[in-house]
Amino acid sequence: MTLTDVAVDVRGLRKSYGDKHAVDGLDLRVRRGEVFAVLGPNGAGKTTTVEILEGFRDRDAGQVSVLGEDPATAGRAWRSRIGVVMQDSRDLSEATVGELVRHFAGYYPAPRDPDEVIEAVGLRDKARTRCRRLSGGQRRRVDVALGIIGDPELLFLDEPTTGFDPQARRAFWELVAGLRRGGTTVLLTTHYLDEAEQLADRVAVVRDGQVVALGAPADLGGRAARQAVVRWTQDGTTREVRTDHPTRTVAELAGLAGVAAGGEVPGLQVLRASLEDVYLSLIGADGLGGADGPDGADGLGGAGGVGAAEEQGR
Ligand SMILES: Nc1ncnc2c1ncn2[C@@H]1O[C@H](COP(=O)(O)OP(=O)(O)OP(=O)(O)O)[C@@H](O)[C@H]1O
Repeated sequence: MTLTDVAVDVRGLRKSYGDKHAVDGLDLRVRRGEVFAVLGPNGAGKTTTVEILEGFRDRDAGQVSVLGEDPATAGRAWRSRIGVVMQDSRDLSEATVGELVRHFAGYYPAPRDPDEVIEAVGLRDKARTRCRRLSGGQRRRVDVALGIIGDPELLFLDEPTTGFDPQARRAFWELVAGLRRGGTTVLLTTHYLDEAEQLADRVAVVRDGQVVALGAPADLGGRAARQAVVRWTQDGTTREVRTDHPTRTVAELAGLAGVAAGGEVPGLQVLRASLEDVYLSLIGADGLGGADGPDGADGLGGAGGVGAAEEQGR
């Protein structure tokens, strides 16, 4: 990765509040054009990190570069190149959606078309509604509209879909996918694993102010390489095999069941660790001792409730 490919570069970031080490030596690199998700439990240090990157909080130590500048000292020109959707909604006063979005457009040198932005966040029907009369989820969409009105190169989204109904979340995911296709870099924090899985090119899991895992959602914590569990029913009991070669196992079972002759393997399932299994083991919330354990991201414990699957019935 050359320097021009890097949108955000963070080395050894530290921030304490009193004796609480909220960010404790965090390293992060976001490539230009990618959607990068930061996942972590409450209090892991996500918002503190993101607000330092946005230039809204001071840091105690570490190097930070955002679009080639240090947010602690960067000026207005830099700020117009980033978009920010903070965790807490802004105070939206008496203005209508349309007035507010047009007003914010005036702060940027090359804003997007306000009507297009209102349409993109799904608020066309509400353009003439006063913001204070909107629902929580609709206000959040106004936040997103204000985050993208300046046509940013880099967009920060701190838990953007909290309070959205499922339909609004889907629409928002489409919006982010569209921004990505247009070349916008997106750094988002989320508690929703499906959101990270759906949107992110790469995911960083943060725990106690440090990155404990980094990778594409499908590979996180070695997920792609993990063993699968093949489960089926035989003689009225559930059988399970943990294997690197589930296809071979299924083929063998199929042979036994005489699939060629139209037989079926009763209750056949192939289970793999979900992103949630991996995530919970990484943050130590799976009861297995977490990332510090010898078998850190063991994970399959949660795959459909298989538990400690052992080779049986063979
Ligand atoms: N202004 C502050 N003063 C004192 N402590 C703070 C302040 N902001 C955050 N903290 C503490 O720092 C730690 C990290 O908080 P932060 O908000 O960065 O976490 P987070 O990962 O964003 O959590 P959440 O998912 O709940 O938003 C927490 O223990 C929090 O209580």
